[in-house]
Amino acid sequence: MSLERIALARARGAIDRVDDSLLVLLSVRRRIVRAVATLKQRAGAPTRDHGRERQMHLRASRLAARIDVPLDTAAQLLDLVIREGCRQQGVVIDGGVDAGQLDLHQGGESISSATIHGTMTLDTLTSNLVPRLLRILPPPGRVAPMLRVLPRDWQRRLLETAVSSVLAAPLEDGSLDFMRDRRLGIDVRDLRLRWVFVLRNGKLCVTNEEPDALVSGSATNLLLLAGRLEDADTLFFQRALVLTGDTELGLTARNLLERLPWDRVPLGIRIVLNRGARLARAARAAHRGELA
Ligand SMILES: O=C(O)C(=O)C[C@]1(C(=O)O)C=C[C@@H](O)C=C1
Repeated sequence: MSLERIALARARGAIDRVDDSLLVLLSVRRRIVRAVATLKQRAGAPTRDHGRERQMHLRASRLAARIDVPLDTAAQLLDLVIREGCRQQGVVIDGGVDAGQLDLHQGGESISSATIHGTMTLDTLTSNLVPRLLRILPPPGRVAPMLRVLPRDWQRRLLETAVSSVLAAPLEDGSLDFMRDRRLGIDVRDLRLRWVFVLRNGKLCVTNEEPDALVSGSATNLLLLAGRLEDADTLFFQRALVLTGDTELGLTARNLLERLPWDRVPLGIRIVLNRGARLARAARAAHRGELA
């Protein structure tokens, strides 16, 4: 195959991933519209809101102008998604038929307006809403196509910066030296992402080489470990995390993580890891129906 053909196939693969992401985003949007529909019904707000639609078009046209998307294309895209948002709520724009009914029956759930306006207390309202809103978050497997759209080089740079600032203290005091020229991999199974780290010239870098040791687990479990909401022993014991390859290297890395002076990790990163881990754990529980 000629180089041009290979480049063409690659570029088409990239287009496919962008299109997958558009569909994943549409699915997220549909979930949010479902929640908005419930909230509007409870607040007694009308289903169709022309003011809001105008505002959305205005925002979209401003953004489109900045990022070099033709204005009419942006307007058509917005029309399409708003039409879908209306259809979900029983308002058919083109046919002019306003069924006036909310489509809240997805997944076998249904909320009657009697329950909404009558007996619902603030507590039951929030306890029903929280799992519903959490279920809006797509499960990691559905986020994967979006993440893969990020060029590999950006992922690498982002990771190297984040990991180097989390591990700044051991990098400085030499306790990370056991990683010198040793490759430790992290495999995020449900995101189908794998990164291999190596310590070279005093810096932690992402490499394409095969790992000497590999820790694999789901995005949520790895985040729980990184955010310190779960300890490594528990996760390995439950086989939520699995270590393969050079066990000594993996265990030394685990011990280092455990001894890491958490208060020397930049506050912003601690907050992001901790909140991210809590959110991922709550979303996982909501998807499994544990919070419903
Ligand atoms: O924001 C709302 O009120 C919605 O119902 C969502 C939405 C949309 O799809 O974006 C749909 C219908 C409204 O006319 C405006 C916006």
